[in-house]
Amino acid sequence: ELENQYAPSRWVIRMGAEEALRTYKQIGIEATRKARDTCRSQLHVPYGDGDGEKMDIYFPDQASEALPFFVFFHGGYWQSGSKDESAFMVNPLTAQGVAVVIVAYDIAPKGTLDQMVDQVARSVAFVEKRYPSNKGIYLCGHSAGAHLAAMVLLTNWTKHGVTPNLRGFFLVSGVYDLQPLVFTSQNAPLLMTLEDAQRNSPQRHLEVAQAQPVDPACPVLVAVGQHDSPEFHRQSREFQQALCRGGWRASFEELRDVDHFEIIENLTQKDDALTQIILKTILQEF
Ligand SMILES: N[C@@H](CC(=O)c1ccccc1NC=O)C(=O)O
Repeated sequence: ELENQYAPSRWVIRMGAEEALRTYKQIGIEATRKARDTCRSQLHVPYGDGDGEKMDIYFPDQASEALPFFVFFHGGYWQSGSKDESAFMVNPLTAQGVAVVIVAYDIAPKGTLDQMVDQVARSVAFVEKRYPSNKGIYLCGHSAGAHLAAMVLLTNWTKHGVTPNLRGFFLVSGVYDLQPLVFTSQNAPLLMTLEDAQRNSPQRHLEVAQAQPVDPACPVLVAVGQHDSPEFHRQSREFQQALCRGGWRASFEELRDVDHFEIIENLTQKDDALTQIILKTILQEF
């Protein structure tokens, strides 16, 4: 039962599981090609010394560094996906004056959960240091990437030498308690122990530590697709509730008529519901 609940592609109803994964990858590759062809960009910018510590930065037409930055962590259960097929939202966001950063991190088996969590936090600190006049950094993650974004939300920035100007979070179809995954086949390349899973579970951090938000006005959207599995719904609801108890301005959104993959594929469209929520949040704060 856990195996089924944590296999997102099995919950897709518009096509078979394999085809859903193929389609998602294709749309990501095509959106990335289009973004690189049409936008001013800086590709493969190193944010650390590791080979895998690279980011792609896509800019709006106006030449300014005083921009809002939207930083995206891709999904793929910490073992698949890459920045080179994840630039879904670049065209609709840059068209509205938002810079978009797509972050690469070392997926398993090369990277461990602890390393990935550290890498994505460093990627955000890097954006802050490179663009100190930014008009806000907005973090978005999908699935495993939403988990990473949630870990960044709870980061203690002391050792990073900078407190990023985080102004909003969009956590899309994520998992926030990793314990159930230890018992599924998804854990084969990850080799997570129960202890690793606990240490890297934002749900647990919130329940035990009550990490206070740096800025209590910073909005956090926890979104899930209507056709995501019941376990994904439960995880999203419980995380949003824990955030609220911890003093965060967190809201929950179930997006209608979309599954685990469409929820991100549709970010290529400017009139998509989630694209509109993201733009409204960024442009009204900005
Ligand atoms: N093997 C997984 C693949 C998967 O979960 C996935 C694929 C692409 C982007 C995000 C995903 N899920 C979480 O990170 C599945 O059965 O759906």
